[in-house]
Amino acid sequence: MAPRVLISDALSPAAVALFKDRGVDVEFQPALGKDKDKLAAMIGGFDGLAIRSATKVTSKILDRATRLKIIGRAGIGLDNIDIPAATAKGVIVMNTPFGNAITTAEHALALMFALARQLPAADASTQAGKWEKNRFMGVEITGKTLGVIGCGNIGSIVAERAIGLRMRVIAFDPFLSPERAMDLGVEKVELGDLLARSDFITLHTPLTPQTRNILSAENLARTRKGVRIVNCARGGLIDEAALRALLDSGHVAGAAVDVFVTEPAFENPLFGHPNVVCTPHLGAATNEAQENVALQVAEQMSDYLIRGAITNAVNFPSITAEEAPKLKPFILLAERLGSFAGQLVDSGIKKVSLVYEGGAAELKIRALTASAIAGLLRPQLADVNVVSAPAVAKDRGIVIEETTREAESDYESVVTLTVETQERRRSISGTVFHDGKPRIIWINGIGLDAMIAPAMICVSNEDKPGFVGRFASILGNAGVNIATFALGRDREGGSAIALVEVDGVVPDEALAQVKKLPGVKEVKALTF
Ligand SMILES: NC(=O)C1=CN([C@@H]2O[C@H](COP(=O)(O)OP(=O)(O)OC[C@H]3O[C@@H](n4cnc5c(N)ncnc54)[C@H](O)[C@@H]3O)[C@@H](O)[C@H]2O)C=CC1
Ligand SMILES: O=C(O)CCC(=O)C(=O)O
Repeated sequence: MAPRVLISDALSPAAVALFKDRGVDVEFQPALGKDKDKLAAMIGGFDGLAIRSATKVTSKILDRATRLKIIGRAGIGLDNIDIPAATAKGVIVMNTPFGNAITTAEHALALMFALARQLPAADASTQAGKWEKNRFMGVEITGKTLGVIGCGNIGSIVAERAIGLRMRVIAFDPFLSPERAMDLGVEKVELGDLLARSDFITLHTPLTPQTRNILSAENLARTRKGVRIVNCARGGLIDEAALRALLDSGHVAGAAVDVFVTEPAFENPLFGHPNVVCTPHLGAATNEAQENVALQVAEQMSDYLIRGAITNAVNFPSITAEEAPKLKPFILLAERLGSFAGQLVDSGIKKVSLVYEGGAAELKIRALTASAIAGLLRPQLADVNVVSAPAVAKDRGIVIEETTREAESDYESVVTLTVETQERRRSISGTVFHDGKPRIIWINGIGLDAMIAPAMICVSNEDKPGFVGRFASILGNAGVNIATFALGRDREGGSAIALVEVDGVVPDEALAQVKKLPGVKEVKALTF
């Protein structure tokens, strides 16, 4: 059955055509995001949800999203999605980080010009027949200092354009490297320096606990008199009441705002001030940007739903369409190793180590580790999947360690998973042969060669004569057919492992009898 995607915001219709072209069933309801009850009632029927900013993907919506696998944001900011809740539910969240960056940077610059020359007020006055030449005395931007807070995709486009306009650009961004600042031609400064020196300030950070109210009353008071401020990023970055007070006092000469603490903004403390220019979250609103982000999100979501490729996900590593088929058998191997170990452990897991050797070390190991952890936790937590597993493990205090190294054995690729509980440590290694099927090659250091089958029994015992015959007759008497039998031991008379593929379910009573056989240390029925 074709995957089904719901578009609940006003995406460009280009997305609908692309989804259809890729073989995805699509339902286009551009106003649905504003009706959370209707969205909650519908979401259960879809594998994918494509949105802009009007749809709020809350944990309540996610609770109803029983088959949802992916949320695609046609745009950049993800603050309308409860990402931890989506991750906990195993839903991939992706955005389109570049599609609207130029357009948004252009809007920030347009707002800067609008402030410098009071364009909206001058337009209104002129069209009202007033011809107020003396009222609208502006400022030149050439030679002025522009302070960029957040110099990522959009901030750096603004910076480059502003340098082209002969402005001096200074930037505050803790993650901006000195080399990148040099390449851009901006001076990297601390926030206090930026506030004190800027004639214009423009904000381009996401809204995070660190950036919320970055222009607080206190920080606004540190700006130079006559500063003009542009916010085309997110409303919560500025204390709106404090900004209004400084506009009223004349300390701030102007503010241009595209984004507000509460949106849609039908009222706001900034409204009505003569030196304030507002737009209704139009930063990304050009035909070009909307076409870009709609096509990009539809492409990314279809790629995932049809081919398993992951791009621009914020809660899972990227996997290209070329990597996906190579990764697939190793994802299965990692999941099976995790599941194998998860069915053996019977107390709290403290630590999980994954060692990737040879060819496996060249793959996307974060994706493999996530699969292994999902397999490991699933015997205890049925709902866990590759997206949610690392977060679930972290919540439970499980330490996860990953190591990559060159091949140390005859196998081209080996994945080894070691699980530590309070009581003991178990390790299991596997590989993938050319047939693409996962195999187990070592258990606790004991070599064997076993395919992973739907029903198996794993026995660890002392290597003593007579075990195999007695074991086989218990299964025979219980009516259980043995399909394959793999044996391994560390040394003659030492520790041995039997990994047996059986047809059908092994009765508990038969397992109990095996456990009582002389020299048997542990016996477990496993299902995959
Ligand atoms: N008005 C609109 O329609 C649009 C608004 N946006 C907003 O613009 C924001 C920025 O977008 P991009 O440039 O693409 O994101 P980005 O992730 O490329 O850049 C954000 C920058 O902020 C920096 N940053 C993070 N924490 C910081 C802090 N505490 N102090 C200073 N800098 C910090 C980061 O290091 C990064 O360089 C988005 O998060 C979104 O909220 C994006 C598109 C359209
Ligand atoms: O979709 C929109 O119009 C808003 C864009 C935006 O804010 C973003 O991409 O972060």
